[in-house]
Amino acid sequence: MNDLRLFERAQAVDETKISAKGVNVHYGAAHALKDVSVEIGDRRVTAFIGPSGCGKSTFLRCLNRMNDTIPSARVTGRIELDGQDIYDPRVDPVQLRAKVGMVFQKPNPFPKSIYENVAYGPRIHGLARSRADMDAIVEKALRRAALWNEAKDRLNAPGTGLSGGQQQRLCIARAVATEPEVLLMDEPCSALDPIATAQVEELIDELRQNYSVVIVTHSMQQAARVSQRTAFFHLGHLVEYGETGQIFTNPRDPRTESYISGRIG
Ligand SMILES: Nc1ncnc2c1ncn2[C@@H]1O[C@H](COP(=O)(O)OP(=O)(O)OP(=O)(O)O)[C@@H](O)[C@H]1O
Repeated sequence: MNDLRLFERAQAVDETKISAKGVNVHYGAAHALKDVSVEIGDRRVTAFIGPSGCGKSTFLRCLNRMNDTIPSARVTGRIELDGQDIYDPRVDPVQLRAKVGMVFQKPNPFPKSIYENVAYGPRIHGLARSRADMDAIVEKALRRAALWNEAKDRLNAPGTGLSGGQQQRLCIARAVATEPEVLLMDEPCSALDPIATAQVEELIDELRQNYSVVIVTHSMQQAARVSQRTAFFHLGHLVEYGETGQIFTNPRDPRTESYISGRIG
């Protein structure tokens, strides 16, 4: 690769994918997220950390308008994906969620076959013109989620019959099958054993070659292992955001320091 191409690639890595400005979330009268502004980079992993109830999941759900599904939630401020306001009334939340996919804490496969779990999204978004197209999409997604070898001989078996770690990888395959640009992961390893956790972490590292990944995690070790940027939340505020190494070794805010040294949380 010549110097110019390397330079272009370095620039691409630094691009902002999501930009949030002055985001507030209320649940009824409760003010859960307070004036959060952040720029999330493309092709990197961003970790959200902080004590229970500090607003990590609330903010994550703002990024693909999942809070729209909670009647008491009211979101204000501005969130842009590639410079486009995602809360613009002309934006279809279903289309948005195909671009900004989500993996939840508890693996939640549909009560359908492994194949159908992965094919569901591409089918509703009309991504396959033929059965052969769909077969190729399903295979590619299962390979990306590192599940193909374990699943290829049982594609018609129920997804719910897989082990917990396999189910979570199936949910990741389902999320990547629609070719999202951003993948939001809300504590994706909390129900997994250490081996399955290691597999999912390896996968996250691979996914960042193509996607912007945002992960909420309670494990500081996990944040340190998988992310390049870390955001620390406390009582609804985004207290500190920076390079993961800096946040863990040289935090600037005393609240971050207290949290990473185990004094709050
Ligand atoms: N659906 C909801 N309705 C009302 N209040 C909510 C709802 N979801 C979250 N909250 C409140 O908003 C605040 C932030 O919660 P959130 O789940 O975003 O925190 P979190 O940092 O992700 O916590 P945890 O680490 O425990 O998952 C909390 O006070 C919580 O009780």
